[in-house]
Amino acid sequence: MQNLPRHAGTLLMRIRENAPRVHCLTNAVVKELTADGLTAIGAIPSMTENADEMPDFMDVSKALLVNLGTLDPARTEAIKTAVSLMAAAQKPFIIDPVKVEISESRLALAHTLCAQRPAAIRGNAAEIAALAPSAPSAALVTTGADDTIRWGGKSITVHNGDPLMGYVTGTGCLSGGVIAAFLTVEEDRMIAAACAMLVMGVAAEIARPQARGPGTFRAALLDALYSLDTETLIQHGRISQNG
Ligand SMILES: Nc1ncnc2c1ncn2[C@@H]1O[C@H](COP(=O)(O)OP(=O)(O)O)[C@@H](O)[C@H]1O
Ligand SMILES: Cc1ncsc1CCOP(=O)(O)O
Ligand SMILES: [Mg+2]
Repeated sequence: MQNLPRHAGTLLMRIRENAPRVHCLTNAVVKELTADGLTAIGAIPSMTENADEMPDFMDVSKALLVNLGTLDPARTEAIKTAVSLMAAAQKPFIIDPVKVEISESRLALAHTLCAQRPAAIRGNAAEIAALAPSAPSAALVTTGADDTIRWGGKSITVHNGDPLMGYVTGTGCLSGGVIAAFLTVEEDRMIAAACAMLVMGVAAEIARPQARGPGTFRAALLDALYSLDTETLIQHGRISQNG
């Protein structure tokens, strides 16, 4: 795409206008940051993990985030129900396969979920490597110092971000939620994921000068997500593309 930062700004405005509901089945450590970050960009998060409530909540959700950290039997049940409902309704869901390279049961669940065709998978290099072969149609988002989105033989790398993100638990997990929100306003899953990562990375750079360390950075990141605009994305965005 010619002008990805400008497009990211347009999509961010669309999220603020539409206020899409994004359901998050995520790990216990990052629930608050994920809900706060989604709210800051203008989406409406819901977080219940009661499998019985999934039909009602999936009905009103435009996208679903599934994060496999701190997995327990109740959330596993909710995840299976929610993913089946979203797949049947042809609504997007994203998987964050936290530590699947360590846990055999998580890997098995992730493989089952991949068969239902997630729009995207977000993880670090080891997590993505473990799942890439079983999700051929998903946009693969590998985060780290740079974030690379791969899909259909093409790739986009977002160079924005700040090392302080690595000192706040859940910035990677939040990026999965932000991708889910962008999937509600952009049909091209690769562009949606790249714009979401650009928003996260530029927000981190705007937050950095306001922060004295991880604690104040966390608050400043939420402030930056809330106030980010197209001009700032154009000014700060650094991306490269292949294919
Ligand atoms: N050194 C860095 N420089 C810039 N951004 C970083 C750096 N390390 C991590 N990030 C960003 O922090 C977020 C968390 O990424 P990462 O640490 O890869 O996730 P996880 O917590 O799942 O392992 C990502 O959005 C990534 O872009
Ligand atoms: C996101 C995150 N970062 C450190 S622990 C944690 C939650 C993941 O939980 P688990 O250790 O069960 O994978
Ligand atoms: Mg980065």
